Amino acid sequence: MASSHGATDNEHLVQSADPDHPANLICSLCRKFYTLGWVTGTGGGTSIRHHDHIFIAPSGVQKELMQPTDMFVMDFNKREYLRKPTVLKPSACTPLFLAAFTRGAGCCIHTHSQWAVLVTLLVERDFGKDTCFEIQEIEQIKGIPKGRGKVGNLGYYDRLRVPIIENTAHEEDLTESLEEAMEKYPDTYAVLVRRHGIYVWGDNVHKAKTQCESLDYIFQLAVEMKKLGLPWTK
Ligand SMILES: CSCCC(=O)C(=O)COP(=O)(O)O
Ligand SMILES: [Zn+2]
Repeated sequence: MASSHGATDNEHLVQSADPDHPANLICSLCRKFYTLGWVTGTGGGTSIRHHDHIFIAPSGVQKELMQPTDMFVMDFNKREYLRKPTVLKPSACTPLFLAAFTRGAGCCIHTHSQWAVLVTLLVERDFGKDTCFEIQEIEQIKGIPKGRGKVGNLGYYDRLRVPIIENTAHEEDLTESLEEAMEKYPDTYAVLVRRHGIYVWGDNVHKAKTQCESLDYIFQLAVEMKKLGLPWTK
């Protein structure tokens, strides 16, 4: 059955009075992220896994104006859409979000933050080698977990490493190199995309959001440190 919105059935999957329902959360998070410059001009986005349901925003829309009924819902195991608003396409970031969910994430955030983009421009590409942003002895590093399956967060004297992959003409073509970076850096909860932005994931929405905030803070600081000629590592 089609609704006035142009959606197929299963509207009940995205309609709830609970502000913590994934369809409501994606909309409220993206409104917040818009004010931070993370999802402006339709770029960036957020996806949430709730049990075996993946909630995905539409592609090419103003992310701060989305409504819960705009959301796609995918069955994670079957990789089939349970809900597909007919007038919209699912986010081009979907295969990248799925890569994070396959590794146990409950939420994945993609931002086009200028701090993330600038950091990728300040780390030289070393052909034939992995490229990665590294920083240490910054208090906010404590906002980042040690790694999947490890207890607790990084300590002040630990080194934060965030791999950087090269951008591609189409978002979905980033999937292979994102997955490679996830394999090479099994402790990472984020991958930077040169000249594009960052993917950050977490065990749940709260962790993905606070990790993304910590990283953005660190990237801004790193850019300012570089301008002052201060080193990122000892
Ligand atoms: C100006 S946005 C270009 C596409 C992009 O990088 C992005 O993150 C948005 O993709 P979506 O399909 O979710 O709109
Ligand atoms: Zn993007």
